[in-house]
Order: sequence, then C-alpha cells, then structure tokens
Amino acid sequence: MAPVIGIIGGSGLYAVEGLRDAAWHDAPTPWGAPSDRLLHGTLEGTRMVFLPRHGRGHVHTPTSVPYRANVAAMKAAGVTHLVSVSATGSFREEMAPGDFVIVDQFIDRTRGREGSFFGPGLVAHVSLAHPVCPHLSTACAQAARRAGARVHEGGTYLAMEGPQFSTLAESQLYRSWGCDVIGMTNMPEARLAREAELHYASVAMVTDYDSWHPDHGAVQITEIIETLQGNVARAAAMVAALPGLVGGGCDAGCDRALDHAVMTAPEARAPGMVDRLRPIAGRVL
Ligand SMILES: CSC[C@H]1O[C@H](OP(=O)(O)O)[C@H](O)[C@@H]1O
Ligand SMILES: Nc1ncnc2[nH]cnc12
Repeated sequence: MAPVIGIIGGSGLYAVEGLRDAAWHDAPTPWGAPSDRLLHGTLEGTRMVFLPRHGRGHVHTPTSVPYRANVAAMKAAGVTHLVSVSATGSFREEMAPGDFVIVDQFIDRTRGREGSFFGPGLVAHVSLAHPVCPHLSTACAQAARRAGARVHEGGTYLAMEGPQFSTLAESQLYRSWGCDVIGMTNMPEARLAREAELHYASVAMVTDYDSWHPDHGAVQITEIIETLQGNVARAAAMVAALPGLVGGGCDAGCDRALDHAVMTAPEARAPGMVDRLRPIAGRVL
C-alpha cells in the first residue's frame, strides 16, 4: 500500500509550501473538529496531509488542542504515517537551539487531557512501550539531515501541561530523570496515534534550554520565536525530503497495534461506542 504522509505542524509551522494540487478541506470527526482544516496535496507523487496543531494564527493552547479530532481526522484522510513537528526546550548541553531531536520515548506529566479514543462500553489497551515507529523515525532523521539540520537520534520528551514554562526545580527534576527535551503537546498525541494504528514519529526542534542552564537563565518566548524562525525553513525542507524515504515494510507492528487490544466482550459493547470507534478501530471491531 502506498504511504500517505501526515504532518502535524507545531509552533511556527502553520503550512507547507510546494504541494501539488494543494487545497484546505474541512474534516469533521466524531470527536469534533480538528485544530484547523486539513491541507491536502501531493509531493513527488506521494499524498501528503498537513494540519497546524494550534490552528492557523495559533489559536489553540497546548491544553485546548483537540488531539482526538486531529488524529482521527488524519486517520480518516487515509494517513498511514504521521510525523509530528514540535518546538521544545532542551535538557542537554549538546542538544542546542537549532538542533533536531528524533524523539523515541515520552514521559507524560499532562493533566486531565482526553488520552484515548476508547472508553466505557468499549475498552482497549494498546502497548506504548515503544511509542514511535523506528522506520519512520529513521526516515525523519535522514530527511532532517538532508535539510541541513544537526540531528540527534533518540531522546525522551517530557510532556508538561503548560501553558507556563517549568519552574527551575521542575527543570532540574526532569533533567535528573534523564529527559532530553520538553514540550507541551506530544502527549496524548502519541498515545492516540498508536490507538489509531498509525506509524508515528516525533521531530523535536530545540528552541531553548528551558530554565536549568546556568548560562541561559529563564526561557523567554522571544528567544523561542527567534530560534523558530531559523528552524522553520529547515523543517519545511525536512518535510519536502520525506517522500521517497517513507514506506516499505514495518516490522514494529504499529499498524497492528489493536490486535488483541479490545477487552470488552462483543455482546457487552455499547453500540454507540462501536459506531464512533469504527473509523479508528474498524479493522478489529
Ligand atoms: C512557542 S513555545 C511553547 C509551545 O511551543 C510548543 O508547541 P508545539 O509542540 O506545538 O510545537 C510547546 O509544546 C508549546 O505548546
Ligand atoms: N522550554 C520549553 N518548555 C515547554 N515547551 C516548550 N516549547 C519550546 N520550548 C519549550
């Protein structure tokens, strides 16, 4: 099956240029409207679908982003491979502002966000031990290098609630836990991508040293925006390099995550939940 590449663009990345037959389309879902319309198009013969995570003009906070609608809309659009692009702080001296980190683990410190498509009447448990697709992550690393970025492969992303940045004590604590980067949006996005059986990768663009670094002081939004402006062209070039690198087989099982995951007996399933879940889990229902 030919891959369809979805891109969720984070802070600073609100569109992608150069798509053939580009058009924005509404994408209602059983979980409401996504953050914005979806931008459909093709790049070197590969179908691409782009969604700005915070909406054009940056209207959604990290808490108000409709994560379920965003992932469901991508799935309904036929996306098979979902690449998240995000701005992050760094906990490592060597992961400097401007660098790209290909995230492979998450620690979730968000609070009260809707983190699953499933629920009462249709219960499922997927594995999240390895939350990203290793093949898509490698493709992103290659694409980012082709775009001229300095790339670190592997890193743990601490997802915080925000919208305020961390205190100094929190920043030092996350560093002591072995976290590499910090942001406010990759959870529950990564959980939902796994439930939707999408190949998911997360590209973190480092914009600052959060607040732990003795030489950099507290993170300032002005510093972040300045670094983002330098990063956006490289992020766009990375996206443009993805077709041709994405696809082929995946032995990690991302697209079969729901095999054996549904716990609720067929006769006990709530019909309304089954209908709602069909676009996500129809393969196993
Ligand atoms: C602009 S700084 C804080 C903001 O940026 C990141 O957003 P995203 O992950 O969508 O790139 C971070 O998570 C915060 O939402
Ligand atoms: N230091 C930081 N903390 C949380 N989210 C961020 N996004 C960019 N920099 C960040």
